[in-house]
Amino acid sequence: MSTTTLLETPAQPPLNLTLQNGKNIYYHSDISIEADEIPIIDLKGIYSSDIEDRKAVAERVREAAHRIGFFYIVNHGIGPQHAENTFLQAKRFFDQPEEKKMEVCTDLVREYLGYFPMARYNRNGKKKEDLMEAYNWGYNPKYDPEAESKEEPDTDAVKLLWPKDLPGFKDTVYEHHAQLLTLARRLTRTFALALHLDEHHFDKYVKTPAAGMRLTHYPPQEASPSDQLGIGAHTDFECFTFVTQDEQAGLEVLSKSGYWIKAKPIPGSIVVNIADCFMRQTNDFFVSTVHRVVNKGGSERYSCPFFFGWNHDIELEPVATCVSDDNPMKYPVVTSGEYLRWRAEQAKKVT
Ligand SMILES: O=C(O)CCC(=O)C(=O)O
Ligand SMILES: [Fe+2]
Repeated sequence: MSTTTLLETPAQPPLNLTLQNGKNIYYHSDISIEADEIPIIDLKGIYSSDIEDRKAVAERVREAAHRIGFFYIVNHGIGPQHAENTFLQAKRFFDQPEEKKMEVCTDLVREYLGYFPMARYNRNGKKKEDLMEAYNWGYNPKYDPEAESKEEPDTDAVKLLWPKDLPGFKDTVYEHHAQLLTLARRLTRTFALALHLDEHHFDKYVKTPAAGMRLTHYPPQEASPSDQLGIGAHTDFECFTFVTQDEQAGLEVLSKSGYWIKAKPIPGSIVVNIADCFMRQTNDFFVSTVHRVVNKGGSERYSCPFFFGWNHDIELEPVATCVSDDNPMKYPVVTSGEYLRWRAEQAKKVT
C-alpha cells in the first residue's frame, strides 16, 4: 500500500486546485494510474447475529475510511436487478430530446435537484465544461420502507421535477432508492462500530435522512483530462456515498501520494466513499477523498450515486472518539442541513 507523501516525491511542481469546500489539493499529473489501494470489503458479516462478526467488518471499514476514504462493498444484499432497472431508466431519460429533459431542469427549483444539462458545469475551471448530464431527486417518505408517516411532501421539486412522459420511471428508481436507503441505515451501524461507538449511536440521526440520488451520463470524451473532465474533481457533501457503476470505467480517486487512481468497475459491487459531513464530524479521522470522472473508454458511461447524510436538523458535533485535548475539533458545529445548503449554493455557482 502506498504511504508516500507528496513532500517525499518532488518530481515536477504539483498541479493544484481549490475545491468548493475551500480545501486545496495537489497532484502530480492529470493522467491516472492503476493501483491496488481501494479495498474490497465483504459485507456478509454485518448481517450476522454475532457482534464479533459485525465488529470484524467494522474494523475493515475503519481502516479504509481512515486511509483512503473509498472502498468497494460486495455481498451487500441488494439484488442486481435494481441496478439493471435503474440503468435502463437512465438510458430512457437521457435518450429523450433535450427540450423534454429541460422540462425538469434544475433551474425550476431552488434546490440542487432535477436535470443538469450536458456540459453545464465546469467544476475545475478547465478549457471545456464537464462532459456529463445528470438527473437528481431526493428523500421522499412515501418511498421509505421505515418512514413513520408516508405522506409525500408538497414541494416544488416533487411537483415539477418528475418527467411526465416516462411511465414507471419514478417508481422504478425509488425501488432502488429504498434498497440503498435500507443498506445505508445498516451501514451507519457499521460506521458507529468503526468509530468505536455504540452500534446504535447514529440510529436517531437517520430517521428522515438526506438521501439524494443521481443518474449520470458521461459520453466518451476526446479531449485530454488536462482540458476536460466528465465530472471535475470534488468531494461529496454528505456523510457517505454509494456509487453504482456500469461496466464502463471512468471513476478516479486522488490518493494521498497525489496520483489519480482508477476505481475500476467490479461487477455487482457498490463503491462507498466518505463525504464531507462525516469528515468534519470525525475531525478528519475519516477522509473525504477527492474524486472525478474521465470517460476515455470509447462508450457511453452511466452511473448512479446515492448521497447519504443525517436528518437535516442534526448538529454535526464532534464524534467523541475523534477529539481530545491534544486533537481539538477543527470545524465549527453547524447542522447537517445548514452545511448541505451552503455546499449546494457553492456548487450552483460553478458555471
Ligand atoms: O459517476 C461516478 O462514478 C461518480 C459521480 C460522482 O462523484 C458524483 O456525482 O458526485
Ligand atoms: Fe462525487
